[in-house]
Amino acid sequence: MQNLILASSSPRRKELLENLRLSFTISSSEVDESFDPALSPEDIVMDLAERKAQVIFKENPSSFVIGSDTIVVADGQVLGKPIDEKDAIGMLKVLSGRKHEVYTGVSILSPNGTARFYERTEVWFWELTDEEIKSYVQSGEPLDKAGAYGIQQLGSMLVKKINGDYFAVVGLPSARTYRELKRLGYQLS
Ligand SMILES: Cc1cn([C@H]2C[C@H](O)[C@@H](COP(=O)(O)OP(=O)(O)OP(=O)(O)O)O2)c(=O)[nH]c1=O
Repeated sequence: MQNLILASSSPRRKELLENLRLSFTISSSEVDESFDPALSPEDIVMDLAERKAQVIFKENPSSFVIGSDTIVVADGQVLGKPIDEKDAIGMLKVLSGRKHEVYTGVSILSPNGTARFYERTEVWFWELTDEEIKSYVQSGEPLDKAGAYGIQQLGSMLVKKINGDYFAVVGLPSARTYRELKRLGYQLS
């Protein structure tokens, strides 16, 4: 019996994997999420996704383990999760009225080999007033999310259009993940 483990504490990633009707368990551990800002965005998300998957794979070498990481990049500036409300306000001001990119890296480790890939999605925000930013931050939604917004919830009101994989913005490029699991020989029901 093949075992699938999602190496993540993100409720969004859990939901996206559940959509694929796969049975899996969740096991996440504290991974140091600091990164070298000189790295390219794709290297940052791939490196972090790999670190998250490695920790769990080391303990479960006969399982298929999925690690993932998401960052927002605006004009070369990397935005992770805000540290507090003030930081969230600053990030949303940067994103207001312009385009940014969301990078999500995925690392799948398994006894049959590995799959590593990332998705880059372009997102355009409406111009936001200070009042709109303040009230959105007060909703509490931005604090555990890269770039200080969640496209799938109240943050949907900030978004004008996107180009690329919507699900990668939410935290996991699910279709590609499904395909890579299949390629690695994971038995999909
Ligand atoms: C841009 C964006 C990010 N996010 C979330 C996805 C991720 O959960 C989070 C980015 O932080 P991550 O560090 O990628 O993930 P995490 O800390 O939540 O979970 P783990 O490391 O245990 O896997 O931001 C949204 O939910 N919606 C969005 O629109």
